[in-house]
Amino acid sequence: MELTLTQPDDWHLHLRDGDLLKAVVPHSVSHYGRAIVMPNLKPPITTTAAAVAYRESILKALPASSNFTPLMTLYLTDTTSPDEIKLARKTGVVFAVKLYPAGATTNSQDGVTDLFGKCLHVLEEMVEQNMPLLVHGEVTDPIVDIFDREKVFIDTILQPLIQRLPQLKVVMEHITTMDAVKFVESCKEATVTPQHLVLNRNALFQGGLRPHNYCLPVLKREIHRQAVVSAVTSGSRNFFLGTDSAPHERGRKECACGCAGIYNAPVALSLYAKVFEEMGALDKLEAFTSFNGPDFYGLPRNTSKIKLTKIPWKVPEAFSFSFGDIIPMFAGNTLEWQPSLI
Ligand SMILES: NC(=O)N[C@@H](CC(=O)O)C(=O)O
Ligand SMILES: [Zn+2]
Ligand SMILES: [Zn+2]
Repeated sequence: MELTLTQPDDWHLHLRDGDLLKAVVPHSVSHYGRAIVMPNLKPPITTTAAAVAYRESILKALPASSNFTPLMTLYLTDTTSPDEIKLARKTGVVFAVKLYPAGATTNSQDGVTDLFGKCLHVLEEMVEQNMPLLVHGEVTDPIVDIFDREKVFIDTILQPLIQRLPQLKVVMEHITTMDAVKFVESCKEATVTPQHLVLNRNALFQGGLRPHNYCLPVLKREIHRQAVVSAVTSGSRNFFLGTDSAPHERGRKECACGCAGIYNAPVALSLYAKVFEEMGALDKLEAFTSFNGPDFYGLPRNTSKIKLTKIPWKVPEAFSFSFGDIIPMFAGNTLEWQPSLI
């Protein structure tokens, strides 16, 4: 069996920098035409000038024949100015601004401490410039149970935000709960990762602690997974592909306090296809992978194609580099649906 799709884009991707960038970029480039590149480097990409420089270093790291287009983002802080948004829009290389609540996830320590208190003027300017806000939607209050952090974020931050600025374009990134599905269906957009479609929280503890299944927002109960699967396979245009592929060197995952992030770039398309196939919804796959994202961002759909062939293939146990190993999601497992660019 074979499927031909318009080439997909990845609307949520961590490419990192330096050696890690060089190591992982070929995996994304071999499947996707464009990607929204996350700005949570150390130090974070908080200015247009930094985004332009980061874009140059990504372009330099691309394989020679690649047409891959990185779409850059700015990391919102308490001190981001409305002028920075104007500048970002003017240069044409910045496509969104990313909200990390301070302390919510990997490299979020410089993120926002008080969205309504510190960022309202910037958000108003984003409405003016039609600049989307991409949201890591979890509260950081340690008193809130980690499995409830997405729902509490919707109730206490997102709902008030859209009431105050209904025209602001908002993408709720990597959604994990039925609460997020309801919110998105009522008014906004979301990206969905492969892990939140195929795994529930049992995968964190299967036979022992599984650091390579640990990401944020953390995997949830099966009923939530099912709600997210139903939403994306329903054909709704509010949901689009965003892998959240987030590589960390093996030692930073397999240790006493392991980093959050799943490296899924090599397996994501196979897993999305599996989910749509299992739901009898392969006819809806292409809109999710290749149409809804560019339509939301006001960009043309890709013109080249990708082929997905239903033959078993084995995911490598590890990818090894001079600086160490990166362990992919489902390392050593056999998957079906093998992607190849036409
Ligand atoms: N998803 C993750 O668990 N980690 C991401 C950050 C993020 O997207 O929250 C990372 O940069 O490693
Ligand atoms: Zn995130
Ligand atoms: Zn991410």
